[in-house]
Amino acid sequence: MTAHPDFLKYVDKHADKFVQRLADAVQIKSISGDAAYREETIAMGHWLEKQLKGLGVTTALKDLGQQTLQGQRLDLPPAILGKLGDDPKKRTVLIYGHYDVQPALQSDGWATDPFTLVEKDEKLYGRGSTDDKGPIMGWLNVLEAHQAQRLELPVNLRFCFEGMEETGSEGLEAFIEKEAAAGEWFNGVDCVCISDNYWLNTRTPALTYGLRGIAYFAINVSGPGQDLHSGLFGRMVHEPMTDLIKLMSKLVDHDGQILIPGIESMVAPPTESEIELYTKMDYSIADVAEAAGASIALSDHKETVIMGRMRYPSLSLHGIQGAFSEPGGKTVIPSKVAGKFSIRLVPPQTPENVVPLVTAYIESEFAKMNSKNKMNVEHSHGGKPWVADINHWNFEAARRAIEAVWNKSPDYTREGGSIPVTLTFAETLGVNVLLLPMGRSDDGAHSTNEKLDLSNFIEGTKVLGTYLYEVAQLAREG
Ligand SMILES: C[C@H](N)C(=O)N[C@@H](Cc1c[nH]cn1)C(=O)O
Ligand SMILES: [Zn+2]
Ligand SMILES: [Zn+2]
Repeated sequence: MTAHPDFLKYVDKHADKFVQRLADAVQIKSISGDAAYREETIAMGHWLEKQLKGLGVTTALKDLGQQTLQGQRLDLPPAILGKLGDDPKKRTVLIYGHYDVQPALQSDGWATDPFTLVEKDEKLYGRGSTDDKGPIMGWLNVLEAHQAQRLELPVNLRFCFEGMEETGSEGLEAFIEKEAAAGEWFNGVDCVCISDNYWLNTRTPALTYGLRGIAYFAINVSGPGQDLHSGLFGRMVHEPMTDLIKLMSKLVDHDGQILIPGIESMVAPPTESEIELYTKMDYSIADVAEAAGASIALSDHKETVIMGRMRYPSLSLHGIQGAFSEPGGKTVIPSKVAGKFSIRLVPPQTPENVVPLVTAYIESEFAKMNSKNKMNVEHSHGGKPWVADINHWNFEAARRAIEAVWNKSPDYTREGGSIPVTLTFAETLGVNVLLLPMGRSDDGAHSTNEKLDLSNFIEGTKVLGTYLYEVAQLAREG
């Protein structure tokens, strides 16, 4: 069943209005990882709930409890649940998205204010444009096109939007398990669709059937009672930063090999037929350069590079809290530093089997240093990897939708990023979960000048709507 032609026409005709809706969403600084923006993150949740209500969705704001962040006790942003349609003859699709974003400062290198959506050369620049406000607005656009023209939706819809995804989805897993057991909002869900990742390149739409998990860590090193003058104390005392840098340098090699014993060896080598899948992908080393903004791929071998993202674990060093990082030269010995890093996990790795290996290794390396500083390893958040069955009708519906809108077959990809709730939905509801990305590989999610191409927003909205029609059609086909 192709999408209703009036739905598709409405999307083209109202593109400007849809862009304005995205601009309104981007303007709200819903940075979940910064206590200073917690009120705005919660305000974003309320804004989104109001939008859904206006589009005929029955909604509820669900309290997820509290957290301690930057020394403050804070309310967690609410989960938003929604329900539209209860026709037993129709399939029920659950849509997930997150309304929080990563931090962004213009001084990080943005060409324009990150929280003002700017349209330039058919691209929409702004924090959250692709991750994940654009895709959420895409769903709202689908609802509006149907409501405004009194078109019947082909499926029942359920929504679950959260405001903590960028900092580990705190409180969400337990909440979903509780709601699923209560049998109200998630009752009768037949499949889940998540639009929160990206095409593999800038040309070919993708369908994603795997995600890496994540284990996030901080190595805390402290010693002096306060910051010290390096002229007065240099070479007299154990320096926390020196210990930390040494520890961090022992985690990963320059070629990406993880140096923590037992981590790499957990993963089975790829089979010949699996490597063939990567060979067939519409991907090249030039695509890495385009998305990364420089020719810095770890290898010239396409399969090696793509496997580095899709089927091997990776360890990235993110930053050092407490270190001097301003312009100019300050001759300080910082008294307390925290080195942040994370490991992206692939099956059979889980935070449960990886965290003890990481902790024991760092503790033993620190012991070898005979430092009088104090060190501890903190595991802040994590999520398991996920792989889905692409032969399911949920993937088939999305494939047909992509072919109808983009006139192209999708790439089937595994994503290097993490969306821990994916596995929670798959395991708790026992249904197939599909990742249907809207944006392209060069969107710069989490980075400066994040953007969503206008065509991805508008055609992407059509894909989301068409997918619902294809889900209905496949139900009829049995
Ligand atoms: C893929 C998704 N859009 C995303 O960016 N997820 C984040 C989740 C996360 C985990 N810890 C902090 N953020 C990611 O993969 O980094
Ligand atoms: Zn996201
Ligand atoms: Zn993100």
